[in-house]
Amino acid sequence: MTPSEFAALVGGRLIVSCQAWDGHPLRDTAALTRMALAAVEGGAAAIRCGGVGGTPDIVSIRAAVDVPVIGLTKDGTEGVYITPTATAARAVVEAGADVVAIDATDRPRPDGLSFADSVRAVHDLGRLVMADVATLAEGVAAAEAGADIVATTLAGYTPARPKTDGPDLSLVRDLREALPATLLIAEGRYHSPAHAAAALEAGATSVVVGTAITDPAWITASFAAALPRP
Ligand SMILES: CC(=O)N[C@H](C=O)[C@@H](O)[C@H](O)[C@H](O)COP(=O)(O)O
Repeated sequence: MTPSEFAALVGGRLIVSCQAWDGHPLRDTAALTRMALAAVEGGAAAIRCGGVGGTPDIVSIRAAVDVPVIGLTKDGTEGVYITPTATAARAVVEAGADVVAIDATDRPRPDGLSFADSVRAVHDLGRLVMADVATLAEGVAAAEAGADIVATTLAGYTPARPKTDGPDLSLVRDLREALPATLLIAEGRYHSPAHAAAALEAGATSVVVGTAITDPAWITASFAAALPRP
């Protein structure tokens, strides 16, 4: 798939992230695959998956859905943990992802290689790279390093930028201004349909929603919190 073919499929549309942390009741490949099928039925233009469960989720979801799959693996929760090495990036491709999501922050990587090395590893295998960044500078650097897609996934999750209450729309606006022709995906704390629409208004090509759609524990807690205890 070329970047423009991917853009044609997801442009102006919703991407759903189907992941669950270790210990979460839904941390189960079969459960997350059903979640992905339900998301596609609801109109998801692509699925982002892999995460803590790693490549088995990607294999299973790739076989079940007929939309592009953005794959990743997660190794821990500190520092660079989203597809942190070139080896992990190759494994995500082998699992069947069309696009590999990779941490593109400026922090040191566990394999001592650069983000550009991971980009090369994925491009050599004929797939696209989605650069998960936290700042404007990282987004610009990721595009220069060859990323096909820049995403705001890590905004607020590194010391570089405060964690906004809802989505970090100002980073979307700044990235769009700096990178007018780049595929730009808004991701991170988009918790309502209005947030998703605001992402596109801010200049995003597409928007990823995870927790607010695929985490029933989080959804239940938000309802429960609204009720006064006797
Ligand atoms: C920071 C980090 O590790 N983000 C992860 C990236 O894959 C996922 O845990 C998020 O759920 C995903 O980005 C979607 O975001 P939200 O769940 O806020 O809609």
